[in-house]
Amino acid sequence: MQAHRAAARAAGEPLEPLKIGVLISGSGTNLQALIDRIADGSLNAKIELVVASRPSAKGLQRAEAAGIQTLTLSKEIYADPIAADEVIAHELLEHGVEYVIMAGYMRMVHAPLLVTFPNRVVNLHPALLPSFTGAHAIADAYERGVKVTGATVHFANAAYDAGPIIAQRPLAVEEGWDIDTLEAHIHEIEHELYPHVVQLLADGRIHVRENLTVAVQE
Ligand SMILES: Nc1nc2c(c(=O)[nH]1)N[C@@H](CN(C=O)c1ccc(C(=O)N[C@@H](CCC(=O)O)C(=O)O)cc1)CN2
Ligand SMILES: NCC(=O)N[C@@H]1O[C@H](COP(=O)([O-])[O-])[C@@H](O)[C@H]1O
Repeated sequence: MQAHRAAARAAGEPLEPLKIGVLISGSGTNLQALIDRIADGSLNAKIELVVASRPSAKGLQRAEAAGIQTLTLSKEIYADPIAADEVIAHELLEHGVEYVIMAGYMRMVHAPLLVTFPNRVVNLHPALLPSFTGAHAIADAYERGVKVTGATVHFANAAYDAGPIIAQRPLAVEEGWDIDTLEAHIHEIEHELYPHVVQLLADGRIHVRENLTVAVQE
């Protein structure tokens, strides 16, 4: 997929918008950043489907306001996580999705998604991996008293937060910040970093090497 886009770019051919599916569980501010960058013409992508792991995800309202189709899963379906991912993978394929963009999606993704979308499931993490993995990275970093933190975008593999790193942005933590201030600054860099990485994917500028590190042609 990336090679095809890289070749088209090199040949000076216009690139089709990258068709993405966005997986959420919460407020959806990163989804909103993608919506806004697409709307202002600075991101060559189309959000074909938003999948929410819970009906309470506020990001659903953002998707509906932008006229984007949504799929909402209840916690019952996750009792069988493989079956849940089979449903999600089927719907994403039905909608022509090329890349799966996780933005605050708080469920593990399994083989039905990882095999259907090899090196095409992407995740955003609010720390500089491999530091501070898990669902509570910001709180853990704050409590540790870190002086530098940041955000990471990586491909997902079968484990949490362990896939090939695509991009990172550092953030210097200032004296006197409370955890809410730290979180707000992390979100600020995420809202710039994630759309930037999706544009790199749209341009075919990302290549996963044999050793599972990532080459990025900025
Ligand atoms: N196969 C993968 N699935 C997911 C990945 C991944 O890297 N590989 N990333 C996560 C997102 N994530 C960090 O970026 C993350 C989300 C949740 C957890 C976690 O420990 N979850 C708890 C439940 C937490 C809750 O429901 O509040 C758990 O699974 O017990 C860790 C990391 C998305 N999926
Ligand atoms: N381990 C995964 C994780 O913590 N992801 C984090 O969830 C937030 C989602 O915010 P949003 O719903 O406002 O986009 C983001 O900060 C993202 O890095």
